[in-house]
Amino acid sequence: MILVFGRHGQLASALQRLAPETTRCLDRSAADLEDPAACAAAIRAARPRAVINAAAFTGVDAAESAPETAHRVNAESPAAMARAAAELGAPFVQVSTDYVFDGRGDTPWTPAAPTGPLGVYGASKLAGEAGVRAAGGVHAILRTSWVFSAVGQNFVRTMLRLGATRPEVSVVADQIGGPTPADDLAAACLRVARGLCDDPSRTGTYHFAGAPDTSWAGLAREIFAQAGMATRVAEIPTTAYPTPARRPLNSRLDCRSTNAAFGLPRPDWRKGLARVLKELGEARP
Ligand SMILES: NC(=O)C1=CN([C@@H]2O[C@H](COP(=O)(O)OP(=O)(O)OC[C@H]3O[C@@H](n4cnc5c(N)ncnc54)[C@H](OP(=O)(O)O)[C@@H]3O)[C@@H](O)[C@H]2O)C=CC1
Ligand SMILES: Cc1cn([C@H]2C[C@H](O)[C@@H](COP(=O)(O)OP(=O)(O)O[C@H]3O[C@@H](C)C(=O)[C@@H](O)[C@H]3O)O2)c(=O)[nH]c1=O
Repeated sequence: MILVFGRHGQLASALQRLAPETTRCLDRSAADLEDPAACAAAIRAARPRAVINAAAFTGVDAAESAPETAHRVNAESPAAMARAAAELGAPFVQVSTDYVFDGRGDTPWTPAAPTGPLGVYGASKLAGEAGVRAAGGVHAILRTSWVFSAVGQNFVRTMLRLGATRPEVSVVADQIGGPTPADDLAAACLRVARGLCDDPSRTGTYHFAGAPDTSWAGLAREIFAQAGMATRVAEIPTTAYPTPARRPLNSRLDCRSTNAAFGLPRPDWRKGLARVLKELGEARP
């Protein structure tokens, strides 16, 4: 059995849907990531074959005014969980983010590239990565970006909501990255977890993001096109859309080592978007 932290989020829901018989998802009432000791105890009690941490404090702007909670959830608990998994010899998959990078330049970030988070969320996720590595067990840190699905909070659902009531939406065009369908990410997490069970020497840091890279404005345009909506997208610079947390301009992730190690090519996010719109009943007939 693969133990999954998270139950109702985008990734956890997709894992549950993809592998209902081999995964056991823990919701907040079963394991609260504000309580690192309780999370470690949940692993010791379950004695899983592998662990995937799909739970996190993902409110990028909210984290700016809740740094302690973000740190406990995104750093302390993953570290405690990774130590418990290491004691059992169970591989641990920690999902991380493009927001660990500072966004300079336009070269895709390799897993070994220097980090430099711009906000509390990114810093807390980076501390979580360090805690997982320090636990010393078999693990993968899988960084992804711009995750979307038919459930939960994400940019696709936000655009569909805004586009339904406005003729035009203003969207930043100078932040570039790879939108990632949650179902493709779930499949990747499972493959990585099983791959680590087969060959623990694959322990390390990896990137997995949808292709091709685009801007948030480019993603918005494709959402409206595929949904058959007439909503226009006005391209704006990041400076014209102030938010509590700064976000990286360059979120491009170099995913080649993930394909080499686990046979996981970058998925086409436009196909994932079509699946999500179909599920939401928004697809063009
Ligand atoms: N969303 C994105 O665009 C990206 C996400 N990631 C990373 O991917 C992973 C999955 O993200 P995603 O599925 O999108 O996230 P969601 O925001 O959809 O879900 C987050 C999950 O974490 C759970 N959670 C939050 N706080 C706690 C807590 N204190 N105790 C227990 N559970 C908690 C939530 O539970 P509940 O349902 O009860 O609220 C929810 O199931 C995370 O590690 C995230 O950092 C990386 C890059 C991009
Ligand atoms: C709603 C909206 C957002 N934007 C901008 C703001 C921001 O720069 C960008 C993305 O907006 P959001 O706040 O929806 O996305 P955000 O919460 O920043 O998404 C991030 O979530 C975390 C969890 C991650 O790990 C990242 O990979 C990334 O997916 O789009 C517009 O320009 N116009 C709009 O109408």
